[in-house]
Amino acid sequence: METMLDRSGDRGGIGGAAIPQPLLNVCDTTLQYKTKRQIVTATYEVDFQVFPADRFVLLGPSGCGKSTLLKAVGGFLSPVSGRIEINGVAVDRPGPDRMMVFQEFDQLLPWKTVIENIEFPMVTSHKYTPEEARERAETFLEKVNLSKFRDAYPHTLSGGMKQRVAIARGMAMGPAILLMDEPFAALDALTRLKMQQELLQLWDELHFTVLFVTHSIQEAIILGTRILVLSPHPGQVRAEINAHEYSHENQTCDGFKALQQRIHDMLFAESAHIAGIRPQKGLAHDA
Ligand SMILES: Nc1ncnc2c1ncn2[C@@H]1O[C@H](COP(=O)(O)OP(=O)(O)OP(=O)(O)O)[C@@H](O)[C@H]1O
Repeated sequence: METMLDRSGDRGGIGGAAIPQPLLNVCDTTLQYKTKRQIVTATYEVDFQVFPADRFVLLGPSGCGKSTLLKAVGGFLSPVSGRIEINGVAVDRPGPDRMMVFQEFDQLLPWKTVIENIEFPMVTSHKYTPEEARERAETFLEKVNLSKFRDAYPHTLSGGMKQRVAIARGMAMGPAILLMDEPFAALDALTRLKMQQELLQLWDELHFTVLFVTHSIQEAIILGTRILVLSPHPGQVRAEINAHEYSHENQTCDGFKALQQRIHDMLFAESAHIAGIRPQKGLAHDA
């Protein structure tokens, strides 16, 4: 196991400064699946904190437990040890304070229009009145530039547009944290780039908190303010890295490339250690 732990993204506590309260506290969390045949340990004693307005990225090879961590934060899976808290309160079930956006395009209800899809969770959760829900749905539809498609049905939209509706639906709920599980992985390169830009633009406007899963090093650096690098299965924290200063605009600069290489080496050194010298499958070094 790697011994160096880069926590360069850690906050506060230096020189006696107060450490702010994390919005999300994942504390020594071990997550397992128990099947009839075996117990699969997905993550082992994973520890990280997400603060308000962080764009926090979970990065690691296929099978290291990124989606499982997101599910646990979403309240769909309980830790076998450790704890997960939102604003100091233990997570023990799903709730409207944590909205998920998945990779699958077909996460929208096909029998509802775009505007109805966005309204649906606001109304069914009783967090907003129908009038408030309609108003918020219109506002967020505007933000993702889809007002013209408010009465369209999902099957008439492109993949990127469906994804934007899903993001608008998540954001409109006013969650404490948006959970995004490789939301752009299935998109073509150009749409993916546009979606990344749109997410960053939205963030500039609203400063929401997002926990984002990816296995693309480049995407992690562009989208993340902080990146948690996980080791291969079972996922353990390999490093936590600050990526505040990087974006699409400076991805050709030396600092960006050096960070990309550093993360790459970190992950590939681990996989080489485990599987000879073959690169780890499922990890994109998309230079
Ligand atoms: N429902 C399940 N039952 C049993 N094992 C599971 C289940 N879901 C995931 N696993 C196992 O848990 C481990 C972590 O899976 P997870 O999907 O969280 O990884 P991941 O890092 O998100 O992978 P990917 O990048 O491929 O989506 C893997 O070994 C996987 O096989």
